[in-house]
Amino acid sequence: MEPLLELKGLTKYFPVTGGFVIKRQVGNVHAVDGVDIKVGEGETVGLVGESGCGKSTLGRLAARLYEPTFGKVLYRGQDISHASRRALKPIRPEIQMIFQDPYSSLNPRQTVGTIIRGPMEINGINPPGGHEKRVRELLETVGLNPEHYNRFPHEFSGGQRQRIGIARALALNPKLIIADEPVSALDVSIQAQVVNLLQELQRDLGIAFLFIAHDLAVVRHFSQRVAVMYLGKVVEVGDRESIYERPRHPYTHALLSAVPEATVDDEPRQRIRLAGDVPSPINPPTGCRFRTRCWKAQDRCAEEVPPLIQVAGNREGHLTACHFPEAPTTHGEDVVLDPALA
Ligand SMILES: Nc1ncnc2c1ncn2[C@@H]1O[C@H](COP(=O)(O)OP(=O)(O)OP(=O)(O)O)[C@@H](O)[C@H]1O
Repeated sequence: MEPLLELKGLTKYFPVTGGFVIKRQVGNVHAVDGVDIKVGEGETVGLVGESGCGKSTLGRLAARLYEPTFGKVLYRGQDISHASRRALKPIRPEIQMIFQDPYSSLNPRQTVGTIIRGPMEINGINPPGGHEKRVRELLETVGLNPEHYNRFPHEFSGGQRQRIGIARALALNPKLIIADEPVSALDVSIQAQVVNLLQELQRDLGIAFLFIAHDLAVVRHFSQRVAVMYLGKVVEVGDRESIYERPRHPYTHALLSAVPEATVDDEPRQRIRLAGDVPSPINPPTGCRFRTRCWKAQDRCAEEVPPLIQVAGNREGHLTACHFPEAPTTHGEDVVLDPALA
C-alpha cells in the first residue's frame, strides 16, 4: 500500500555566511542529509537522536514548513517538495504539528476556545452544530473540561497546555501529526499521560504520527517503527522490537545504554559513554559520520559512507548504516547469525 508520507533522499542545508561588510556564503549546515523515511496510514514512526542531529528540521520539512534543498516529500504519492502555497492549501489541514513548548505556541491573550477554533475559521470549516460545540467536544477528547472554554492558557498546567495544543491540531481532522518533542518540557509523571493520550488518538482516530524525541525511552511504547538519526542521517531504522532488542548500529547501542529499563537477554545494558562531542554539521566527518566517536571504527569508515541496508542477521525491514555492525543478540529464535559476525 502507498505510504501516507514518504521522504526520499531528503536534504536540507542552511547557508552559513561570513564577512563583516559584504556577507557571502562560506559553507552550509548539513542539517538533514539524504534521509529516507516512510510513514504508513495510522502508523507511528519514532524519530530519535541527540540534540542538533536534525530532527526538528526533518519534521518541518515533512510538514513542508521548510522547502528541501534536495530530495522529495511525497504525501499520498503526490510530490509536494516544491509545491506552492496555493497547491499546499488543501493538504495543510491534513498534516499538523505539535511542538515542545506548548506555552510559546499558544497566544496568552486568547481564550482556549478562540485558540482551538482558530484553525477551523481560517480554513473555512463549519462543523455541524457550530464552532463552539466542536471545540467543547475536542476539549473532552483531549481530557480537558469543556467548561474551560473561556479560560486563558496561563490558567492551565504544562500538561494541560500541551493538551490544548493537541486539541488545536485535531480541529482540522488531520491524517498525520508531526509531534516535535511534545513531552520533553513536561514533568516525567505527566509525560506518560500525554503519550497515552496520543496513543488513544492514534487508535481511535487512525491518525499517523511522526514522533520526534531525543531519547529512546519516550518513543518505546508508542512507536511501531523507530528511526535513529545522527548528524543529519538515519543510521538505523526498523520495527520497535528490532531496534530495542537487536540493535546493530553502535550509536543505537549507545543511546539504548542510557535507557535504564533496556535489557539484552534480560541483562541490563552497560552504560556506553561516547567519546568527545558531536562534530559540527558544517563540516561533518567523511565516510561514516559517527566514526569519530565510534569504538569500532576502522580506516574504511573514513573512506566509504555506509549505506542504510539490511545487514546480515537483520530481520526484514530492519536497516543499518554501518560497515562493522554489532553482532545481533541471540534474543530471538529467528535471528540468523552471520558466521562472519558471530
Ligand atoms: N534556520 C536555521 N539556520 C541555520 N542553521 C539551522 C537552522 N535550523 C537548524 N539549524 C542547525 O541545523 C542543525 C540541526 O538542527 P535541528 O534543530 O533540526 O536539530 P534537533 O535534532 O531538532 O535538535 P534539538 O533537539 O536541539 O532541537 C543544528 O546544527 C542547527 O544549529
